[in-house]
Amino acid sequence: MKIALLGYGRMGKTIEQIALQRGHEIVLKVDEHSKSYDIKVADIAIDFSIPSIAFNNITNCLNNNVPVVSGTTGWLDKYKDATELCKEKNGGFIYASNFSLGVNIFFELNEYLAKMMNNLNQYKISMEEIHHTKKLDAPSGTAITLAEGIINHTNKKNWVLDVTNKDSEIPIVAKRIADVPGTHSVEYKSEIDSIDIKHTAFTRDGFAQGAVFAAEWLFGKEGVFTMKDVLGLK
Ligand SMILES: NC(=O)C1=CN([C@@H]2O[C@H](COP(=O)(O)OP(=O)(O)OC[C@H]3O[C@@H](n4cnc5c(N)ncnc54)[C@H](OP(=O)(O)O)[C@@H]3O)[C@@H](O)[C@H]2O)C=CC1
Ligand SMILES: O=C(O)C1=N[C@H](C(=O)O)C[C@H](O)C1
Repeated sequence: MKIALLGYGRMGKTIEQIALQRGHEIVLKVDEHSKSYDIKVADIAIDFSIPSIAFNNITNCLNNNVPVVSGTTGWLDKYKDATELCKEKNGGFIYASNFSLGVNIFFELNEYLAKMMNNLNQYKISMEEIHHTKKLDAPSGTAITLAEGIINHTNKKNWVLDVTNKDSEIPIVAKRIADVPGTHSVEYKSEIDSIDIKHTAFTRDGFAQGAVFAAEWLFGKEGVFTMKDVLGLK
C-alpha cells in the first residue's frame, strides 16, 4: 500500500520501519514543518501526530476518500464528529488509544477482572500510568480506555487524575520518567491483600506493528472500526 504518515516523530519513524519491512511504500511524511500536501497520493493514512492537529488530519483524509488509522491521543472530544464524517463520506476509520496486541489483551483482562471485583467493596481501585517526559497528554489514552472498561462493568462513575476521596471515582496517577515507552497498571487493594494487573511496553514496536496491521486490515473496508474488530475480539 502507499502509506501517508501524518506525524513523523517517535511513532511515525517506528511505523515507517515496520511498513517498509512489510513491503509498503511511504509516499508522505508530514511533520510540523511540512508545507501543504495532497493526501490523495496515498492509499491509506496513519496519523500519530499531536492532540491539536489529529482531528484536522483525520477530516482531511475522510474528505478526500483516504481511509485513516489514528493513534494520536488527547483529541477524543471530537471523536463523535470524526465518526459521523466517516459515515457521511462512506469512508474507513480506526482509532485506538493503543494498537499493541499485548495492551488489547490487557484491555480484555481488565474488563474481566472488573466484572469479578464489582460489589467487593473491601477493595479500593487505583490506576497508574508511566510514560516518557515528552508526552503531551495525561492521563494517557490507554489509561482512559482502561478506566472506561472498569466503569462499564462496575458502579464507578468516572476517573480523576491523581487522588480522590469519592468511592464512585477511579484515581489515575500519571508519572513521567525519561524514555519509558508506556506502562499501565490497575490495582485493587484491601486491608489484607492486593490484586495488580500490569502491562509494560519495552519498546514502541508493538504499537507500530499494531498500527500497520490495522491499516492492512482497514484497506478496502468502509466504516468506523476499533481494534476489537481488527483482532476479532468482538
Ligand atoms: N495509539 C497508540 O498505540 C499510541 C499512541 N501514541 C500517541 O501518538 C501520538 C504521537 O506520539 P509520538 O510519535 O511519541 O510523538 P512525537 O512528538 O514524537 O511526534 C509527533 C509528530 O507530530 C508532528 N506535528 C506536530 N505539529 C504538527 C502539525 N501542526 N502538523 C503536522 N504534524 C505535526 C511532529 O512534528 P515535529 O517533529 O516537526 O515536531 C511529530 O512529527 C501521541 O498522541 C501519543 O500519545 C503513541 C504511541 C502509541
Ligand atoms: O505517548 C505515548 O508514548 C503513548 N501514548 C499512548 C497513550 O496515551 O496511551 C499509548 C502508549 O502508552 C504510548
